[in-house]
Amino acid sequence: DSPAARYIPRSKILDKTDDLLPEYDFIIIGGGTAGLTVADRLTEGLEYSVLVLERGVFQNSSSVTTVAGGGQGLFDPTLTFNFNSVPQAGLNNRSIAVYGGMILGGSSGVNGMQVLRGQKEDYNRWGSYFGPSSDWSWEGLLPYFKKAWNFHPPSVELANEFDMKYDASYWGNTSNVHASFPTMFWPVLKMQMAAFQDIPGVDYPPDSGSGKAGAYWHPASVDPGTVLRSFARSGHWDDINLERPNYHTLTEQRVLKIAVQGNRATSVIFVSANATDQSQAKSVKARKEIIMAAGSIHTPQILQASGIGPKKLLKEAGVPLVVDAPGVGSNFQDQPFVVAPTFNFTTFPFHPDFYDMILNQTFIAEARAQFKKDRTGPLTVSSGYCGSWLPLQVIAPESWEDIVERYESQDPAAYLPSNSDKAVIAGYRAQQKALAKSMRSKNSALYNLFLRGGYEDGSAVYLHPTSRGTVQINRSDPFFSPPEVDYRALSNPTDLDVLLKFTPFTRKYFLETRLRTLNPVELTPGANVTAPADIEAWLRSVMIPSSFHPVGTAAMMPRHLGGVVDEELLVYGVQGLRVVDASVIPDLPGSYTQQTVYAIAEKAADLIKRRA
Ligand SMILES: Cc1cc2nc3c(=O)[nH]c(=O)nc-3n(C[C@H](O)[C@H](O)[C@H](O)COP(=O)(O)OP(=O)(O)OC[C@H]3O[C@@H](n4cnc5c(N)ncnc54)[C@H](O)[C@@H]3O)c2cc1C
Repeated sequence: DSPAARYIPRSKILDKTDDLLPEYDFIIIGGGTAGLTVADRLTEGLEYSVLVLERGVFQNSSSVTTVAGGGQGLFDPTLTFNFNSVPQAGLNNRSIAVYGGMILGGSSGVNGMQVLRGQKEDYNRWGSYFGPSSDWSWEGLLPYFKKAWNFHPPSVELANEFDMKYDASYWGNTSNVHASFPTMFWPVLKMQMAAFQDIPGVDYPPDSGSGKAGAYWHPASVDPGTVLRSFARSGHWDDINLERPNYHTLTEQRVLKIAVQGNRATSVIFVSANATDQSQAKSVKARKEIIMAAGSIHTPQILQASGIGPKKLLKEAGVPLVVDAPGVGSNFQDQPFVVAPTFNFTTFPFHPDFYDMILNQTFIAEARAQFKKDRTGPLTVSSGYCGSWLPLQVIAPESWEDIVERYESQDPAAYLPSNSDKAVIAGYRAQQKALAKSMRSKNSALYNLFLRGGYEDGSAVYLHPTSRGTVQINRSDPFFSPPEVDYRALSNPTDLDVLLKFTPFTRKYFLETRLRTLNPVELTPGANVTAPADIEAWLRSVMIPSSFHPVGTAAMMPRHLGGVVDEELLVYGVQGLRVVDASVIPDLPGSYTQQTVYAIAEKAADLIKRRA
């Protein structure tokens, strides 16, 4: 029943909007991590016609593909969006850069390439919001983690040299998105990883994908054959598109809104990416479904601009109401970083190290020559491969119970925005209960120290913040202005309770383990900063409330809990509209987000096909 599949011209990217068909079975808004994964799976059988509309460009430059150092596209404004958050009251009124990928491939094309999975409890917690029979669980997602990634173990020599544990049974080997290891590591990492043994309660799980907290090595999203970034475009779009006449991609187009007729999402309205008004707006129809995959910052913007969002906000912005969906743009979370001290090892016999790749011109020249010769050596190393992901019990052995009790006894409305809808408050109450349980667990990581392998080190990330922010359309310009992003950083006092423990714990790791033989000297905030009030003042002046892992703005939760999508990721109150991207994640996993987003997209593709 899809005649389009027979006569779509064989083209990779449509050059002009005139080449569009009037209708497609599925239209995917955003050709990013999730969007391209779903598009690949929906087009592989050739029975459905699919259009991907992407705001960014198609680009295959070295800033996208280069592995060395990880994430070189980070500084390339042609590949990313970048605007300021609203000033953060909890952070001395600093505005924070809101930042993400805006190219074909989305954030997977600019990210730091670290491939990490959350703990079992994270995924079970998501299902718990729907009840015990939900298949959103560790067991339910494991097949999709396997489907999403093609795992290449480290070489035997590297694994032996660095005492790396891994277990390939947690991984798959069919995906075109690759997870692999470099051909060398910085030598100091062996001692840094072993030093966690000197801290009571730190486990070394069998694999980074085993769903357990602890200290471990993990792969990066790199194709070991080419030693280039492996991402949604290379894995789910390059090459395949030529063979699939049912698959159209249109880049450099900004989607403004979705048109809803009756209660069915029928078409997508878009303009050229450089347009500043709607005079040239075009429309394309979806026969079966529209799939939102514009990421956690822009999916809520497009939904709200389409009239699907909080009633009061839409009224203030002059957008006609289609569905009162108070959860759209609420429940916004990201993982704060710059939250613990950094150190300099003043005795450092381990060369080469991470900083040789930045400071030592002779070493850099040799590394380049080696890479040119056989694609091995330091240039195969991306941003990070190891560290610890630790529970509150390990971070705060004396006080974790008090912290959790204080959190649990909070009035759930007390630290949400003052005008929060009762469903959003009820949803937070459910999260508060579930998160408190995870905070008590030895297998749920709140603290992450990722190791770079240099004479200076100490990059901590707070994995489960309890504060909740908002993403809202600009009331005077819903379509063309960036949305108003408010992290509401440190608005919930539990975050400070937890973060105040990060500093003493990080000091313990550097100063009271075998690492002390390297004579570490604290760089920031400085050894004299010890009183909680001083640590707090330091955190407020330096903390960044984002590690570029935004989630939660179109949460998968029951509707009475402020959810925006159901367990099939279908938007409540509208037919034919789904969200498949990081915005559906109800609360953050105890890891970074890309691996989870790919798994969600793989699962979503099956859910969509089952209904189509
Ligand atoms: C700099 C950076 C570093 C990161 N490092 C890591 C890491 O090392 N490890 C890890 O696990 N995770 C990392 N992440 C996070 C991870 O990459 C993301 O969680 C994940 O890629 C998000 O996928 P997504 O599909 O939700 O959104 P995206 O992949 O961002 O896709 C959204 C797409 O929608 C497009 N779009 C937006 N608005 C519109 C519109 N109006 N019309 C049309 N298209 C639109 C965007 O251009 C984009 O291509 C990082 C992210 C960034 C930005």
